[in-house]
Amino acid sequence: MTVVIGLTGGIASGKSTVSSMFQAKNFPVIDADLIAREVVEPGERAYDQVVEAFGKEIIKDDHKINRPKLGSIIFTDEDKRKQLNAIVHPAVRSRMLSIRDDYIKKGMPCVVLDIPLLFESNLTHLVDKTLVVYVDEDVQLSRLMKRNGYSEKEASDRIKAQMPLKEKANLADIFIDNNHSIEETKVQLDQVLQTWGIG
Ligand SMILES: CC(C)(COP(=O)(O)OP(=O)(O)OC[C@H]1O[C@@H](n2cnc3c(N)ncnc32)[C@H](O)[C@@H]1O)[C@@H](O)C(=O)NCCC(=O)NCCS
Ligand SMILES: Nc1ncnc2c1ncn2[C@@H]1O[C@H](COP(=O)(O)OP(=O)(O)OP(=O)(O)O)[C@@H](O)[C@H]1O
Repeated sequence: MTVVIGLTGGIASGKSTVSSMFQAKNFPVIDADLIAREVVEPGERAYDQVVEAFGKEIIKDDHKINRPKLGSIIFTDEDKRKQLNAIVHPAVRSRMLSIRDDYIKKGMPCVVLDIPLLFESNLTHLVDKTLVVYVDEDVQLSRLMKRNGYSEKEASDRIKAQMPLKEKANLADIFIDNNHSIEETKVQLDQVLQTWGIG
């Protein structure tokens, strides 16, 4: 029986850091952000729909989507963000489910769906357990600014586009406190997997 874990958190809260710990244990991780990049590559149906909705100004000379430009549009305008989500999310969901089901057919003990918007998009029915990677907002803001080189406003706009992390931690089956060292986070993950009887 495969246990499907929904891994989520906030932007820069440490999901990729924790998902690499799952991969180090040979548990496959299906990354929604990565798939969201794939489905808007030139030639994909969602690419055509995004270009139709947002116009040629969001396309680079190589015909790929200008991600920072589209980000600057949708992270400051909720209606435009909803318009983009309505195009991209169904394509992401269907590709994630097909990959998930392949792993289940192979009898994997555990598969992880890394979905930043797990709660915002009401996707908890796709998983058996939910795990949130939690950090305090000031830690989240500083790590995001440091990692991406965003201004405080750019980082804050992106954090505000998601459900507050405290709310997600309350909704989750379990949360990991990632405010401290990566080693401490790893110890917590080992404890979570032991609690769930996995690995
Ligand atoms: C607007 C886009 C092109 C900006 O690309 P860029 O490379 O600059 O940012 P990236 O994709 O790495 O996202 C940055 C962070 O914002 C989060 N995020 C992305 N889209 C959204 C959204 N619609 N709502 C809330 N958070 C989002 C991501 O989870 C990530 O934590 C891109 O974020 C996008 O296509 N978003 C729509 C698809 C989506 O919702 N993806 C999130 C999970 S499925
Ligand atoms: N415990 C930690 N201590 C210090 N830095 C950390 C810790 N965990 C993560 N980081 C750093 O914080 C940044 C965000 O972490 P990570 O990329 O794992 O978050 P994420 O949730 O996957 O982000 P996104 O949603 O944007 O993909 C990275 O630069 C990462 O190296």
